[in-house]
Amino acid sequence: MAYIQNTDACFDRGAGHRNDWVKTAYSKALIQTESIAQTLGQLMKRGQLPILTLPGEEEDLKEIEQLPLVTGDDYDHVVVVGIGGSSLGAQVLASIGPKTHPVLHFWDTLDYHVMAPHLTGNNLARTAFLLISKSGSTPEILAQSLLVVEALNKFGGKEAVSRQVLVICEPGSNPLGRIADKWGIKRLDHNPDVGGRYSVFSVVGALPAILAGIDMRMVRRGAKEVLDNTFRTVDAAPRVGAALHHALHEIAGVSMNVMMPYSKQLEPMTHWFRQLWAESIGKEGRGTTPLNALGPIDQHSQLQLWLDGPNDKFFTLIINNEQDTSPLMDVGLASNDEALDYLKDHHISEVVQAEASATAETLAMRGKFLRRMEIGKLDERTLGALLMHFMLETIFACYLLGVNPFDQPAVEDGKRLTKMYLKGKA
Ligand SMILES: O=P(O)(O)OC[C@H]1O[C@H](O)[C@H](O)[C@@H](O)[C@@H]1O
Repeated sequence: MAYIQNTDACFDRGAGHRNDWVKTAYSKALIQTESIAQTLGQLMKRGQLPILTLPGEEEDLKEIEQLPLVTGDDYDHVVVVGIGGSSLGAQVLASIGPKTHPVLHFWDTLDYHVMAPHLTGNNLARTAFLLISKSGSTPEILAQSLLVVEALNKFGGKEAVSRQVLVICEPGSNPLGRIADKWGIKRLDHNPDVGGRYSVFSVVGALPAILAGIDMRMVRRGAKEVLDNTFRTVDAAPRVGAALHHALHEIAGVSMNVMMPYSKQLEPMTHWFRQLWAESIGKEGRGTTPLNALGPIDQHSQLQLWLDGPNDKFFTLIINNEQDTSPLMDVGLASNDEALDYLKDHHISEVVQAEASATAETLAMRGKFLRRMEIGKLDERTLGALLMHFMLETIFACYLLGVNPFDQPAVEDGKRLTKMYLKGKA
């Protein structure tokens, strides 16, 4: 497996803690994951869960790889216009992409000062735009798409619009699709059965990732290893994680789910996971709140509360054990100051790893609920494995709680009101 999960600290929290309660509740939840796995397996067999069959496919990748945007060298910049599930997964994959040309930009903001540099000036001729919206009706994306079409039309007419823009949305009629049809923009289909926040392995994540130089086959391979293992083994990591989280929520008052990688490259994953978890589990008055953090930065920000505040959190520390290529630290540069001796002859990654282990131990010593996820190398296979892990863990956790992991009914009200405000009818 591309990562190792260690949950020992949740079960052995020292004298004075109700370790046996945790163990009993956890074992019960873990047994329940068996019937959930069976249900998911049946849905997969009936082709009703493409998010879980995608990792085993390849044909769609071949099509993506043949797109002129991928094969050509026409652009210095590619702007990915999408929000939520139509952007966050791609950002996770692109974060480890080795390619620096074309430069990828993610417009998951409506701040005009972020967008303006791409819409005006000399860059426009060498900038492609990838407009992504599953529904094709998200107000933010439609507003941005209109700006893109306007800028390109001014610069090179319909020909520039159809050449420099690509749309990903559901097939059939929807507002973004209609813009594409009107301007002769190529449309790629977003599978209607793949929910946005679960779409990272589909074209939505794959196209930007391939532009960033990511090997999507390896991403899917890592994902498939986790997937297959989860259906084969009761104590597979995603099932253990979901059962443990559920048990802690039920009997130990855990109400927050903290993800803290010790790797800047994994920071986008905390944002991706925040949406995945929040929209999947927060329903009908139930759910736990995702909290994203980054090590070691948040040791100097949130750690005090975590150690000394309420014991209401489940911590996931993701530790990258890879050694970087930084030079060994030369403490002689600081006039042989003894206070720096502990840094002597270490790489910078060793400092980070030491801090991660120290945080894990400090949390455990205080009786906090903590798991460690250790990776040996942050590459495509590992990233695919982690993404699949957290997708499955989320799905299992939702079923354990009795909520539907795949819908998000409550947010629709806000979208409806936004449109009414803009029409002046609210
Ligand atoms: O891809 P789109 O249809 O534009 O949706 C983008 C986002 O919109 C909403 O906020 C949904 O709650 C999200 O789940 C979704 O990812």
